[in-house]
Amino acid sequence: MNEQRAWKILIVDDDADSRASTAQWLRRRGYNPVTVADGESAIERIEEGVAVILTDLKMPHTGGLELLDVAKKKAPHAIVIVVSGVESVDTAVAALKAGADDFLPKPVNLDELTERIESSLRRRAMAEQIAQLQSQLTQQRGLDNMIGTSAAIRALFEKIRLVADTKSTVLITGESGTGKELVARSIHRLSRRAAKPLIPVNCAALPESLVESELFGHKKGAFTGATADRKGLFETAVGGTLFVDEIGELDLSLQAKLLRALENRTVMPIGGSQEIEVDVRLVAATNRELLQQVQNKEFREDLYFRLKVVELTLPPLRERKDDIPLLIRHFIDQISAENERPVKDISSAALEAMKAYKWPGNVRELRNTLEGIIVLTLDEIIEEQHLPPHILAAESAQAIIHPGMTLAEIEREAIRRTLEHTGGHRSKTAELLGISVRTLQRKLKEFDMERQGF
Ligand SMILES: Nc1ncnc2c1ncn2[C@@H]1O[C@H](COP(=O)(O)OP(=O)(O)OP(=O)(O)O)[C@@H](O)[C@H]1O
Repeated sequence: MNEQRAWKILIVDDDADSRASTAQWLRRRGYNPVTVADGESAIERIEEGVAVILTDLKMPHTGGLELLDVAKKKAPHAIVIVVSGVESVDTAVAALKAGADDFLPKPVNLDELTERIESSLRRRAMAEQIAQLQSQLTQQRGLDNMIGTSAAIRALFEKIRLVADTKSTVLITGESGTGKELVARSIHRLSRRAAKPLIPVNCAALPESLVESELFGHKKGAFTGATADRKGLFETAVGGTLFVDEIGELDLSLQAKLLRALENRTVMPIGGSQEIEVDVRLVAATNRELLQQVQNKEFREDLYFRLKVVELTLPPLRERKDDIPLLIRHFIDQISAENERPVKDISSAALEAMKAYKWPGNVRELRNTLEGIIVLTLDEIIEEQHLPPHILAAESAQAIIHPGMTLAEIEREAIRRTLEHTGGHRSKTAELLGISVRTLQRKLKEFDMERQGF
């Protein structure tokens, strides 16, 4: 407790004797007491790194409750212990409700006071530790179910937090399987709209003819088959968020209609005659180059600029390999639990192979690959032999060549691997490498490989 003993304690008491004796007592116990006679003077000193405020409740002018109020704002980490006589028990209760940490009746028993100070400090230290652990955990887990610790993904989490509670339309870009839908869900869940629905619509999954009526609704008789009025997804999402996935697939006439809906905050159902007001936040996603589509006149420029006010880009998994171990761990736990499989971990060799692979299908491919492995095994650890051949092949290709190698090293490695492959057969090796046996022998000598048993 030595560390705590140096802590500053602000004693606020209009009784000079009681002030002095409390201060002397605490000083003897190694604390650093500072005394003031009234609330105003206390407020002046409150930001001087005070650990504990010990205050009388009844004081002329600024009373203990007002001081508590200021302390909560200006020194939120300080512990506030209020002291009051029996006649003001009600006020003491009010102080505790207003956030005071503890209460002591007058006359103050100084042993009791020391004990309360120490236990409050211990509680505070514990709370701080817990908060720190929690923040470490959320940092690791990221947002919702989004996992990632790479600098790129942490920067993205930060942007999601910033943008979530605004009204802005958000455009999420990134290759397929990078987690765009998860980002849309996080934005919704962190927004004030969280209690209302998030309605996803995938423009690529619906036939073009249906997208319009899905989004904007239709009136009975608007077209063959429209046997009743039908609400569109915009209306269903009122108060919430509409997530338009693959927006690059939307045809030009619907892009115009969508832009109008965004600008006017109204929609017109097919066959309808009256605009309907819709308070909806739009989050759109695409894995296509929208700008390229704009240049090709496939996507409206005005809609593009309306959408990209806030653009969040998800980097491909191959550009944030630091996330791979954490994602693997997360998916192993998830998939093993879902399928009642014993898989608990991955060997470091298998992990290296997974990191070397390029993951063109990004996180989705990683998850699917792990699922394929986990459901087919009764082992506890995923080893290299469990991995599909294309992933192992990527590792061996990468093992031969990596940036920083000299040409000589690359040659040597190619010879070594080919010799291994042919079981040391020199003429076959030379043939595979496209060189003569004489050249191979010269190179073996040059690279000092003969002595090493090649
Ligand atoms: N950071 C992440 N943490 C955990 N799971 C993730 C993460 N990113 C993606 N996933 C998982 O990967 C899969 C694909 O993610 P999602 O559907 O969000 O990708 P997408 O970019 O919207 O793909 P598409 O463009 O094909 O629609 C989902 O199962 C999702 O849960």
